[in-house]
This record gives sequence, structure tokens and C-alpha cells, in this order.
Amino acid sequence: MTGQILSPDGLEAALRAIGAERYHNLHPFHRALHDGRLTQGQVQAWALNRYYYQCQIPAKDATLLARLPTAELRREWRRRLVDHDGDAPGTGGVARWLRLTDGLGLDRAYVESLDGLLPATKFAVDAYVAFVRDRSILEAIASSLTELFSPTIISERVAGMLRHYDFVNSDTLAYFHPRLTQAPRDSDFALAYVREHARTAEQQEAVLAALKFKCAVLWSMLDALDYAYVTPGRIPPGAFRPTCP
Ligand SMILES: O=C(O)c1cc(C(=O)O)c2c(n1)C(=O)C(=O)c1cc(C(=O)O)[nH]c1-2
Repeated sequence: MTGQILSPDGLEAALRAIGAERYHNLHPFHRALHDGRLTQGQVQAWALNRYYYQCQIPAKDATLLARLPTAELRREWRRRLVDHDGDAPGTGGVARWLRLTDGLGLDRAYVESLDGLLPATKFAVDAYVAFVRDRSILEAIASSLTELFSPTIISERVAGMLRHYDFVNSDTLAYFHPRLTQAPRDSDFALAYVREHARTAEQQEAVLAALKFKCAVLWSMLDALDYAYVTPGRIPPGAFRPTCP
């Protein structure tokens, strides 16, 4: 498609095709998580590593917020900060994620210390924040478009985990509930922005590449979990070691 300019609908279709092929719902570690094939220790490893993604998302959004040129765009984007950081201690998505790690039996101070992260989790998440800092605003906004696909995986995850694991309940999974309305609101905005602003073939290619990059960030986080926690003997030095079965 080099050089060819897509219509806004054509661009949206190409973005959705990337999600259908590359989104992390297809990863074997997620399939195992949602189908009840993981131990509590493996679910702890997932939640502990994913905590780093959660707590860097508002840092990523703050980085982008500072670069946005208009009050209208900043007003829209700052909602994301409030969604994640809350507007008082103990509120917002990051605090709700800690309810999940608490409920799974992880020590909160240990989770927050980030000491147990897999090296690849840190590299992947830091690469996402750096991408949003260093690339064009159009690419930065496009990289959030994985959220177009997240409501489906979140619904599958919550239903699957409640059905299969006796160590979670709807209170510990409360993180996910607001995401079902926040994610479509955010991705509707990001998609409309991208449809309107990606006009040249070069811009459209950059937008598609940004979404592929973000799918790769999410995929590589799961590759790292799969490598370290599924086959015994592969946990990297210093990373979290489950003590429960
Ligand atoms: O549970 C998931 O599978 C999932 C995926 C994604 C995503 O696709 O990036 C996000 C979230 N959750 C999420 O909770 C979230 O807050 C979020 C923010 C962003 C982003 O790129 O700004 N993605 C996601």
C-alpha cells in the first residue's frame, strides 16, 4: 500500500485489521489466564508485572498532555490522568489495580517497589512511554488505539477468571469494570482524531506502524511472562518468585 492514500473508512479498516491479527487477546498466556489454566502464583506474576504498565500509563498520558497544542485536546486528554490517578488518594485505576494485587495475596509495598518486575516488562513499558514522548502527536495518539480492542478482552477476562479461579472475586476484579466505558470513550476520541489528521500516505503509514508498535509492546510483555513463569527454571535473577502454588 506504499504511496496509496486511504479514505478515513479505509484507514479505520486497516487499523482494525491490525488489531484482529496482533492484539494481545490472541497471546497463549492470555488464553491460559482466561481459561483458568494458570496457578495463583502465575496469576500473581501477571498482576505484578502489569502493575508497571498501569502505573506508567498516567506518566505516558502526562507526557503527551504537555505536548498537546490546544485547550480542547488537553481537556480531553487530562481525563485519562484522572481515570488512572484518581482525584484523591485511594481512587482511580492504579489504586484499583492494587486492590487486585492485594486480593491475589501480594504484598503491596513489594508490588509498588517494582523490585520483582521482569526485565522485559520494564523495557516494553518504558519503550511505550518513550514512543509517546518522542514521536509525532499523531503517532502518539494512534498508539493508544489498542484500546479499541480492550473491552472485548476485558469482558472475556473477567468472566473467565470469575468462573475458573476461587482466589478472585468481583471486588478484586473491580479495576476492569470502569474500563468498559472509559476505553470506548477514549478510543472513540483517538480514532476520530486519527481519521481526521492522518491525510497523507506517509501519515497513514506512520499511524498504522504506531498501532503495530503498541501491539508489540503488549505482546512482548506476555512473551516475557510466558517464558519466565510457565516452564520451571526460567525466572530471571531478582524477579518475583511465587511462593503459593
Ligand atoms: O486489560 C487489557 O487488556 C488492557 C489493554 C489496554 C491496551 O490495549 O492498551 C489498556 C488497558 N487494559 C487498560 O486498562 C488501560 O488503562 C489502558 C490505557 C491504555 C493506553 O494505551 O493509553 N491502554 C490500556
